[in-house]
Amino acid sequence: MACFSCLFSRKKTFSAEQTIEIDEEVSGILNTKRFPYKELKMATGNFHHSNKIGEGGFGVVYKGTFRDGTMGAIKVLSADSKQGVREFLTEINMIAEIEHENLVELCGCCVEGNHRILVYGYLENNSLAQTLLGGGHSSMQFSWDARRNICIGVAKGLAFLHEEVQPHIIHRDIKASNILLDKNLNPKISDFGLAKLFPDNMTHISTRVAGTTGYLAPEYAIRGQLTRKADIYSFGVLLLEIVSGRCNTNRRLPLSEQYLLERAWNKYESRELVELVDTSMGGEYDEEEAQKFLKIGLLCTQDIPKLRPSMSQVVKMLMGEEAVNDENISRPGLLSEFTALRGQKDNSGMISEGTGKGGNSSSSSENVTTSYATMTFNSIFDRSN
Ligand SMILES: Nc1ncnc2c1ncn2[C@@H]1O[C@H](COP(=O)(O)OP(=O)(O)OP(=O)(O)O)[C@@H](O)[C@H]1O
Repeated sequence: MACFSCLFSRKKTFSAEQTIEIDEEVSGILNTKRFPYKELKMATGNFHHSNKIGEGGFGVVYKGTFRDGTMGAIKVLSADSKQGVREFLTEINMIAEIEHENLVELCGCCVEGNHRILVYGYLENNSLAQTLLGGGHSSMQFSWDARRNICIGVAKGLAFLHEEVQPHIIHRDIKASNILLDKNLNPKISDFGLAKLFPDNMTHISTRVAGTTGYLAPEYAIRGQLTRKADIYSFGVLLLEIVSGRCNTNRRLPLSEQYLLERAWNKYESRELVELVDTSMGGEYDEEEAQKFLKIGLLCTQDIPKLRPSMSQVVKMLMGEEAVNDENISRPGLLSEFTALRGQKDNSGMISEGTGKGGNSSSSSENVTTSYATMTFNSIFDRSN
């Protein structure tokens, strides 16, 4: 993998001569469609605010309509992502090769001068965060069948990234706003592979991760251990959200109900899990299956990473092809419990935890580790005050 700290220092504007050079470089490397900047400008009405459909950690997203009538989601990457052309294209090539029905399709990109823009297939029904969890702002209704389909689809997409793509991809940011829905409510995971377009030590990413703490596996947030099991934890939280129809954290609820995972664990222990199922379905759901999905969510969020199932196992359990061992679910990892350790934070902003101090520890079975999540520590706990 390229040395990002070197690459990201290469921010500059390009002369006409350099642009021609870049053009040649681009056509030599790129295996996906290349959009001229002019075309994207036209498709979005000069990036008009009325076409803005969202803004995330990577930049602003516009809806674009091309001359042939097709639509695209046009993601203008923020200044932080302006790495060198060759490196950028290497990553884009990798993302472009990944195709799966439950992953958002990358249609192409634009690399001209300082512009770094990605063009994705447009998804009509927005994200799960805005629809299912939108707090009543959306009029969309999600039946049990639709929810089952969404859970299984997301699980298949993630299993594909984890187990079939070589080298394996850890998404790092599985959450409701990264699950987009097409016109038939089929789910597609977005933003996979994008974390690699940004350097690991950038505050941008820290802020972004800190903003989604409810999905963060404790070992990732506290010790920076990023393995596939961290994604599986996030998926577990998402699963609970889909079945219960509520966000993982809701501070408007009474204290005992604010944290979904904590509540799910308590309900599991008192054998009242069914109380968590979204009442907006009016009782029209398969009670046994809904409880099974909640239990799978709890299996995925167990505190000890190695106890969490793999994503392919999760797919099988959701589809009823593998039994769910629901008698042996252990306690979930709850980030809130680490606040007790707050006083033991060292100068690097990390928790001292015996010999596990430092952000670069790696797991023996999973070989991907990063340190940036450790830097979210301050933000996480400052926010939780
Ligand atoms: N392919 C797409 N089709 C339709 N809408 C999209 C598409 N991609 C993104 N959007 C919209 O743009 C919004 C912002 O997307 P983006 O992935 O940049 O940020 P996010 O997921 O909200 O936050 P973060 O970057 O922190 O993950 C999404 O919530 C969605 O509403």
